[in-house]
Amino acid sequence: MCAAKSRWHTRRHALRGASRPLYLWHRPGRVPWGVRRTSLTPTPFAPRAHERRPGAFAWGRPRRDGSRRPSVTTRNATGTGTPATPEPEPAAPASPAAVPDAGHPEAVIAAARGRIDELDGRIIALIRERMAVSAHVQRTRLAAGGRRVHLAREMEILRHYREGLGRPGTQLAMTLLELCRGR
Ligand SMILES: O=C(O)C(=O)C[C@]1(C(=O)O)C=C[C@@H](O)C=C1
Repeated sequence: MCAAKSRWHTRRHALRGASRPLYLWHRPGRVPWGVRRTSLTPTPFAPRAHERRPGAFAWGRPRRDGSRRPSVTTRNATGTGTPATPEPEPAAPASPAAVPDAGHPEAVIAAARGRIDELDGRIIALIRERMAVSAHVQRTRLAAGGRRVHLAREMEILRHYREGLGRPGTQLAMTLLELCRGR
């Protein structure tokens, strides 16, 4: 079995018509005696970071109206399944030529990674620019006798990111604010 993955969706079970997938759940190296514990479970578990992205875990058979179970990112605190925040659609690539989708998987992945690196470079440059503008605002406010932190404005920013990116957007905004005004 593949050591890199800690969970597998059992396709055979899914094909037999199970209402949701079973996972072979692996906990590598977590036990002191070094044995992997493995179990097959349909139980929902705490999602990992990559599983909390919008759209993750929309598993299960489609309902009669064609909809699916809401993903973990949209279930509210009471677990009633009512979406808490509408999930934004991921932005489409700027142009199909920028991210080719045909050819050898290695070539497609290498090209897409090049594009991701380029985007990350631009994101970092934008964050640095934001930090400079934010520092300017803070210096101006401090010089006028105000405080470095403006909580009402921070709430606006958190809401903006949450509306744009869903719940993980809040975390991203908090990280940005920390970069801009310190802890
Ligand atoms: O908008 C402001 O008043 C700022 O000082 C900028 C900023 C930000 O980086 O967005 C930084 C600190 C404040 O607590 C709120 C927001």
